[in-house]
This record gives sequence, structure tokens and C-alpha cells, in this order.
Amino acid sequence: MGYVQHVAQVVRVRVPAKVNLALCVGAADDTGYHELGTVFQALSLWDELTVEPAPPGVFKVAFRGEGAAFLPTDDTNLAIRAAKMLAEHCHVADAGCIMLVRKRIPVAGGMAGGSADAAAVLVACNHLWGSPAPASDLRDLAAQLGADVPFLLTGGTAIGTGRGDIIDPVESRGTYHWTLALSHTGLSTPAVFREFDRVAEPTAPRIPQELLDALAAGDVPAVGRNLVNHLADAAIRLQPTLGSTLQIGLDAGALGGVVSGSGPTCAFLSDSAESAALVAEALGVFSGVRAVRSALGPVTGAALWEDHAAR
Ligand SMILES: C[C@@](CO)(OP(=O)(O)O)[C@H](O)COP(=O)(O)OP(=O)(O)OC[C@H]1O[C@@H](n2ccc(N)nc2=O)[C@H](O)[C@@H]1O
Ligand SMILES: Nc1ncnc2c1ncn2[C@@H]1O[C@H](COP(=O)(O)OP(=O)(O)O)[C@@H](O)[C@H]1O
Repeated sequence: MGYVQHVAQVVRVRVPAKVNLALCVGAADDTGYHELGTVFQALSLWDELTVEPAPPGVFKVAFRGEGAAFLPTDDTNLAIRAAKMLAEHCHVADAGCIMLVRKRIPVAGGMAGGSADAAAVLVACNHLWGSPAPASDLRDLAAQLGADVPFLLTGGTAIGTGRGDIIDPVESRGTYHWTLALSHTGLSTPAVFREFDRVAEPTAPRIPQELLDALAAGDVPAVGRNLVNHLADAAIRLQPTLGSTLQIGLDAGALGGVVSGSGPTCAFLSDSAESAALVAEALGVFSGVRAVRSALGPVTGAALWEDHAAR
């Protein structure tokens, strides 16, 4: 690929959080990664990224909002890794950028906040630098950055296989009202997989057909009944209060409740805003819950946010 001259402008991208409607975990391979069968849904809890050009070789990121104080801003940050990876892949002449992320997705919450930011950076920097990378290259780079990153490019409701990075569309109807119970402390994804390995017997990571049928029919109660997460027991062993959180949400009338990904965020499904509000009220007064958020799914993946573009 030849050298690409970048186009100077300010770019804004909005990227959603994800929840796993099913997270079925198989055996680990030689690298320690587990074979997954997962169904992702993108939720209307958005991180917002602004990217501006910077002098050649300067890559910086800053965070505001939810969990910002806990995030590294050095070269280990996924946002910086994503920008550098794209610049190198596309041989962007004089690449550099300054990124600001307004965070709403909880950090280390099992909702793919870091992965979302990485996906947003790929979309934003590709636009900033004159779209040198086709969508297929963005997908390849995303998978190198993390197992969850490719889905955040796509959004909607989709199946993930392999490491969770091979994304295929799934037939899905309906609007899903989610209530998210945020925890006081995060959980490390590798630690939860390690705890899973310590106890669980690996099986084939088969996504329940009942869940796929319910999604195809837009049968929200049946989706609620068929939410499944093989990492949930491990997450609850590491944060026992999550067991109470799940029970409180279900007692308040949620159609289903599940630990999101590796946790600790718990996600509850309702079929209306009114029912979701009752679930949120019950969770909001439980001391084990730090904060409650409401979100709708499915929504689109990382995308330019034209309406709010810097002027
Ligand atoms: C568990 C899930 C479910 O969607 O989400 P989160 O709870 O993190 O949001 C994902 O599989 C996480 O995806 P992501 O956070 O992008 O993973 P990566 O950065 O690639 O890997 C972090 C660590 O998770 C473990 N890992 C991840 C994916 C996978 N298929 N098998 C694994 O064992 C490995 O220990 C790896 O070192
Ligand atoms: N841009 C980023 N946003 C969030 N976390 C990040 C980011 N870059 C690196 N991380 C690191 O990734 C870890 C996982 O965070 P996150 O992606 O928010 O959670 P999860 O993997 O549970 O969905 C955090 O401990 C954090 O230090």
C-alpha cells in the first residue's frame, strides 16, 4: 500500500456498550484464549470520541466521565494502540492525533468499554486520514486489538464465534429495554476466565437454539428466559454480592437477568420503559449497586456522529 496523506479536521465518533445475551465458553487453546459461542447486543450507553490531528508521531488520549480516573493514558491504552496500529497498517504520512473520550461505559464492567473505544478510534482515525483502510482491514485490525472489538464496529445483535471475534448477523426483532446495575469495583476479564477454568468442565460452546428462536420472533419474554452466561458463576465467586443483585432485579419483575460478559455489571431485560423503571428503582436502593443505567438495544456500532460534529 502506498503512503496516504491525511486530511486535517476534527472527527467525532459515538460507540455503544455491549451485553452478551448468551456467553457460552468452551475449552482454552494453546494461547489461553477460550472458544466462545456468544450473542452480542449493542446498547444505547455510548462513549463519545473526539479526534484531532496532532504533530507527526504524537499520539495522546484523555478521558472524562465514568471511570476516567482509573484508565491508563500511556501507550498501553487500547485507544493509542488502535491509532498507531491503523497508522502503521496504512502507512499514513506524518500520523499523529489527540483523542478525547467522554466515557459512559463502566470501566472493567463486562460491557467492553475499552474495546468500544478501540473500535471508535479505528473508525475516527480512518476518517481523519482520508479512509485508507477498507472495512475488511478495520475488522482484521479490530480482532488483533481484542476479542470484543470487531463486534463494536458492527453493533446490532450478532453472533460471535472463535474468540468471539468472528461476527455473523443473527435474525433479531424487537426493542429491548435494559437496566444495568453497575458494581462498586470492576472485575478483570483474565481473572474471571481463570476462575472459570479452575472449576468448570469445558463443553462445546453451543448457543441455545431457544434464544435464537426467541430473537428471530422478537419474543422478549422468551429472550429473557434464555439469557445465559457460563462465566456468571466465576464472576459471582469473585464478587458474591452479584448473586443478590441478580435476585433483586428478578424480584422487581425483570424478564431475565444476566451478568454481562465477565462482569460485574448485571443486565436486566424488560419489555417496556415502565417495567424497566421498577427494576431500576429496586436496584438503586441496594447497597451492592453503585449506580443504575437504562439503555435500549439493539443500536448501531461505532459510527461518525455527524449531528454533533465539532464546528
Ligand atoms: C468476556 C468478554 C465477552 O464478550 O467480554 P468482557 O467481559 O471482557 O467485556 C470477551 O470475551 C472479552 O473480550 P476482550 O476484553 O476484548 O478480550 P481480550 O482483550 O482479547 O482478552 C482479554 C483476556 O480475556 C481472556 N479471553 C478473552 C477472549 C476469549 N475468547 N477467551 C479468553 O480467555 C484471555 O484471558 C485474555 O487475555
Ligand atoms: N480506552 C479504554 N477504556 C477502558 N478500559 C481500558 C481502555 N484502555 C485500556 N483499558 C483497560 O482495559 C481493562 C478492561 O476494561 P474494559 O474494557 O472497560 O472492561 P471489560 O473488558 O470488562 O469490558 C481496564 O482495566 C482498563 O485498564
